[in-house]
Amino acid sequence: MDVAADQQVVATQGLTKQYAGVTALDELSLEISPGITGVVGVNGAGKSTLIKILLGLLPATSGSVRVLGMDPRSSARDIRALVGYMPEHDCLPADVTAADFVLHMATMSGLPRQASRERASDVLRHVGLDEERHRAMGGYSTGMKQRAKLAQALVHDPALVFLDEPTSGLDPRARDDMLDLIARVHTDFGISVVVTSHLLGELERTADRIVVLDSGRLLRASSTSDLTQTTGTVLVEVLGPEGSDRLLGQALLDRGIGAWPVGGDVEVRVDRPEVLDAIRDAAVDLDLGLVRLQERRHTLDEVFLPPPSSPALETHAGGHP
Ligand SMILES: Nc1ncnc2c1ncn2[C@@H]1O[C@H](COP(=O)(O)OP(=O)(O)OP(=O)(O)O)[C@@H](O)[C@H]1O
Repeated sequence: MDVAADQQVVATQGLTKQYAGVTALDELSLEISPGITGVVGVNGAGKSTLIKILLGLLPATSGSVRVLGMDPRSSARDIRALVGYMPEHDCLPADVTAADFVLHMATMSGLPRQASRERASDVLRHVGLDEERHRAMGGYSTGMKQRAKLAQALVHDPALVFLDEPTSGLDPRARDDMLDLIARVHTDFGISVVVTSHLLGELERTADRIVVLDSGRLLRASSTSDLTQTTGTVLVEVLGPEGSDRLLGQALLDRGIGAWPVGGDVEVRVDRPEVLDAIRDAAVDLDLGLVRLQERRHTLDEVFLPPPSSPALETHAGGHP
């Protein structure tokens, strides 16, 4: 099924999920269009919880959800017929071959036997599992396991797939291969993709749009091209003891990243996608909460007046624009 270009594949309104003592999603309102959307956020940001609610595997505490226009509370079966899911954790039976497993998943989805065989064979070829498809999956490398998990998510020809951390545990080469594969899921099969990652910069090459979650809240949602404007800067607000902004700024300067203080926040030059990961890593290293990460736009004053100097953090790293 093709999704109309103007139909949202996912829409949530005020979505909240509370586990005992933990608010995993906090009034999350979000719209995801057809195409490839990256949902990024540090571990614990709420990505897996969001996917499980969208699939109807977990009930929300409050708020509303639509997937392909349907409500998972009343239409979980219909949604699962049209949606594929690649879980984060290893869930493959060790003593079964990928060929048998993917064929089984195709048959379970209701496809006739012959169509199941053809479709299983197509998707296994698509994910690059060739001869290995006839070996038991217990002996697979992490990369092969991820490919088998991806194949089973695609085998019933869904309109939309949720891929939860598909690059988890992969080395850089295998990660790039997986990201290329994910791009082709959309271009070759026309399937919309919602893919999560805990690395903010990782999906920049693959996703049309990026949604950033932080502590279950929406930090930002924008097209990838807006997010990665090479001359841009971001304003970072952190939560921590007095002077945390300066500590973060100094930590970024130490990593060769331009950073300077702006009224209690830190402004950071984003001249490469990895900078977003470095900000997150520096905040984690310093045990600071990341409250806000916002693209900085120049005010008219800044355009017409030279910026004020900030001696403490203006250094060799070329801090200020
Ligand atoms: N079953 C559960 N019971 C209690 N707390 C949970 C449960 N599942 C998740 N959480 C908590 O909810 C928050 C969000 O978890 P979630 O797994 O959705 O995040 P995530 O962004 O997918 O991170 P990760 O990639 O590490 O799974 C975390 O604080 C997590 O500890």
